[in-house]
Amino acid sequence: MIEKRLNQEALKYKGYLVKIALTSFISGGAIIAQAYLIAYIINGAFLAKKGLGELWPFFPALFLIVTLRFSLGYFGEKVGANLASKVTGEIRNVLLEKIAALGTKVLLPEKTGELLTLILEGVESLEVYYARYLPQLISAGIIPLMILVVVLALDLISGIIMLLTAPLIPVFMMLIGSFAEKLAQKQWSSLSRLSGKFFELLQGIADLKAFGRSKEQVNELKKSGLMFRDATMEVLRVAFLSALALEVLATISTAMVAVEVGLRLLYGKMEFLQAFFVLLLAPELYLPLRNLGSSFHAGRTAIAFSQKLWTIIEEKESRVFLNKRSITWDSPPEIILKQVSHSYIPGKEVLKNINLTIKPLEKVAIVGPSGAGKSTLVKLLLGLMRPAEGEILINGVPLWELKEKDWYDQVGYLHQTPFIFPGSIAENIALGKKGAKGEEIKRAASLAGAHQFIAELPQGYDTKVGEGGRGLSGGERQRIALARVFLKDAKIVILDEPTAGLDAHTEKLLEKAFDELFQNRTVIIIAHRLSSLYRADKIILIDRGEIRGMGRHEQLLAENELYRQLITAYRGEV
Ligand SMILES: Nc1ncnc2c1ncn2[C@@H]1O[C@H](COP(=O)(O)OP(=O)(O)OP(=O)(O)O)[C@@H](O)[C@H]1O
Repeated sequence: MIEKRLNQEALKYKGYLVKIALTSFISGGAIIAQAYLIAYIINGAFLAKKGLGELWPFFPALFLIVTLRFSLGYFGEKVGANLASKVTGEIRNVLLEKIAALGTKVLLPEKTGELLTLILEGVESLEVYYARYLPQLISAGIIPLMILVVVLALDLISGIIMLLTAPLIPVFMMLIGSFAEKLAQKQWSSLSRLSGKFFELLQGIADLKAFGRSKEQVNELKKSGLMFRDATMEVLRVAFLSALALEVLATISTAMVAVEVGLRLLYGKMEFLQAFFVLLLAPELYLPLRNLGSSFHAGRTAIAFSQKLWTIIEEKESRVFLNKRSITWDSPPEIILKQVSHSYIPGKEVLKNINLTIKPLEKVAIVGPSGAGKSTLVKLLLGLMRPAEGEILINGVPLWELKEKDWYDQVGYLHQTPFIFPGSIAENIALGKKGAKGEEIKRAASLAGAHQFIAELPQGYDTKVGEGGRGLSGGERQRIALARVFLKDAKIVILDEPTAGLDAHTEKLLEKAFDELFQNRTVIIIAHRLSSLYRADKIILIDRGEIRGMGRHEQLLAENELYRQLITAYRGEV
């Protein structure tokens, strides 16, 4: 089943497969011609007593054929390697696109380390399948058949022996196939467990150390390493044993032909030329089958390793956007949420019947206790997921009918733990706008209150930062991410305010930046600060997935007990 799927991928590159088949066909011809020429020269020189003058034209012909044969071998390998890099490149792209489309759905059940192993090792193992296993499978289907036809035509007895013994090799491979695949699957699961554990250890090293648990984790890692070693040894053992068995099978089969031909030659029942020709062809018949046997395990491993790959590639994605309508706005659109409900787990609603209108340029603050559903609401508004029920209308058009790109061109988003990728600070800010120039980047950084600290760094905007913003403080990361939002200059800005960890000075800088950001845009903000609540045109109070109050700060303060409690808590914190 998986094998069929793997071959379907290769069929997309029929040109390469045809080249491999043609190469095998010409190789088959060259093998037969080479065997015949050798047999003819030897027979001529020793039995037919032909002189050098008569035989010499056959030597350059033999040389040409041997050269052709080796060139074809090289060419075949090159075509196989090209096919492998094309198919695996395509599979890698499809997989990455799928993971991007599935988003959290795939990342939640899969641990990141395991996913990485799948993308790197899983796809890598397919290289062997396409570069070696598949070409050898094609050769093994063509060359032995060509030789068999020639031998059958020339000498029926030898032909019948070959016809009976040659299929033993593929039959043997098929017999151990499923067993080898099971072992390879075991090896794969222990490898992904090992890399998953390794990744977790790296990610959580600070916490593990602080809680004195790093040793335990290292021991766990060692255990996983040993399990992987054992699984690999088991695979290798079967691979070596079966390769040996195949060699023995091929040798015995060749010997059977040799003995039978030898006896007939001895009793004068066969011509030397014919006998020697058949004898030279016998090992050539088994050679492609033996080659297939040696790459057979690599092929089975690839099949086992790629199983998980296909489950991800074939997983149904629930795309949020239908990409039906192309829309541009000169001014921010009106956003309406109509009876929106959402649940992550069936039966457990985290948002219930939300009705809400956000007018163009309105500043809307969302507040509520922890776990109320604020982030869920923001994710729905962003179009990261589709609500289980209800509709989100953008200027009257359902959000999911829009083209995904059009929507994200209009929306700026800043959350609590923005992604900072390894690269320069300038590159990180430029994520907000394709092809942004130095001056624009600086202006955005100034608006975000980040210019000063960046300018003070030894390499300024060219300073390299590590993965996840290593080398930057929490406040600095926030301001770099905010600079991205300024650079994008989107009509709608969605913010999840940073909750903690910022000193008074950074807070002030961010406050000023937010003041600037609030101009001329629709702003939706998960507010954790009183100042954001004071500024909001409309505050939406959410508790346990329901709207429990809506209005300006003073109004809610006067009317709403839950809001008063929240504000008291905020004041305590501030
Ligand atoms: N991916 C998920 N799968 C299952 N349940 C989830 C998921 N994300 C959130 N929840 C649950 O949904 C509810 C609302 O979560 P949400 O993150 O929207 O709350 P919040 O108001 O933003 O909380 P906080 O202020 O603490 O960030 C919570 O009970 C949470 O446990």
